[in-house]
Amino acid sequence: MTPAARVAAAIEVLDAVIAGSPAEQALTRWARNSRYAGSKDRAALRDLVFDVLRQRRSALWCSGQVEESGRALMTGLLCQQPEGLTAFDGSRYGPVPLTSTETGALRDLATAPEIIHADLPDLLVSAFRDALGDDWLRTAKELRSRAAVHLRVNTLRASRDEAMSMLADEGIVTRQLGNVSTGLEVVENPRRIARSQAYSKGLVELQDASGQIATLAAGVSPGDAILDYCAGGGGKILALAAAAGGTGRFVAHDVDNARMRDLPARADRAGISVECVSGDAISGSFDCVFVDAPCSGSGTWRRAPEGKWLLTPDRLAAYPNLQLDILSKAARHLRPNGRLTYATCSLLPSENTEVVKTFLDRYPNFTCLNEELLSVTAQCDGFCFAHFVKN
Ligand SMILES: C[S@@+](CC[C@H](N)C(=O)[O-])C[C@H]1O[C@@H](n2cnc3c(N)ncnc32)[C@H](O)[C@@H]1O
Repeated sequence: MTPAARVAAAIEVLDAVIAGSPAEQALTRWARNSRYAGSKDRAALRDLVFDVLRQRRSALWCSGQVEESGRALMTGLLCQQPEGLTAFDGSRYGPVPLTSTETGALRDLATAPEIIHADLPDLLVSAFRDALGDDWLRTAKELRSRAAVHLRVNTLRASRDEAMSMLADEGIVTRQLGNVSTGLEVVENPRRIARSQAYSKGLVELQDASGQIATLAAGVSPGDAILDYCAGGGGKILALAAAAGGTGRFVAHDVDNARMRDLPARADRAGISVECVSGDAISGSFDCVFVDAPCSGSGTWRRAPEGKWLLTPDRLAAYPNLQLDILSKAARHLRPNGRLTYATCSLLPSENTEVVKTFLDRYPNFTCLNEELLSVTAQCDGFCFAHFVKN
């Protein structure tokens, strides 16, 4: 596909997203109907669509249009890039050329008000200001750019140097993450990872630095019984099991069994035995219970940018009660003197420190050992975790 044809495809996918389709579904549907597109085309299309979703508000502002459309958003994104608008060249599969009205409406982002640079809906501008003070705009701007690709080295399979060397043999260049002992940042050929030997043999897993920091900080030891109460795809339980040296009992639980679909294969690759359970089927008690709770996701909108546009005041207000309920249920599975971790990828105190405080008020037999908020940086997603001990 030509660059112009990719832009036309992105406009089509964005129109579907504006009409209410989740972006991943719209991309999959487009790929199914466009068999001529190769893997590079699909990847380039995905990048274009997600670039727009990270910068949805500023792209519309730059387009000068009032009403959102795929064409307005793509125009607003591309007009900020040198030669970006050359895609509107009238070629066979490209978008039709810009009209003089469209060209005349374009605006330079440098002249936009501060709020446009934040690329957040109004609801979140005030929440970010309240939560982050002077750091709110820097954080919001950081969430407008693509996230780095991070790997966690599975220390049960290899050292960090061995994993780097195996990846390099396949052309995947990495560098060590300074802030986490198991972490690598991929600097060349990230799209080769899923098919690489290092990945299929379980030497590395995709995991952001913040998730690695939180699991390493949980302080697990060999032989521990560990419960990951909101396991999802299982990234946390695999990291916790590796931190425990692979020996102990490792249980993954999720209210939605389907979320753990890929976990058995991931655990096999990693050389870790994980029990997957759902509903009330958790048996025994645990030295460590890890709660990676559902949340607004505000620390990870670089990776999942749709979330920031879909959040409503009602949904935001409902999270703390849900989080508290989950944390309380998870805590019942802890042994005396066991450690409980509460984690979210949210930056908002309502989902973090306020949940911790209410939990402690309700359960005086727990002590909070520490609470840490990781801010959004080039090297790290936003994440918050608190450790409790059961007295
Ligand atoms: C932030 S995600 C977990 C991500 C996962 N730990 C990982 O590392 O990939 C939150 C998970 O909590 C699950 N969840 C939601 N409500 C729950 C509940 N009441 N009990 C247990 N899990 C729940 C969701 O299905 C979702 O998989």
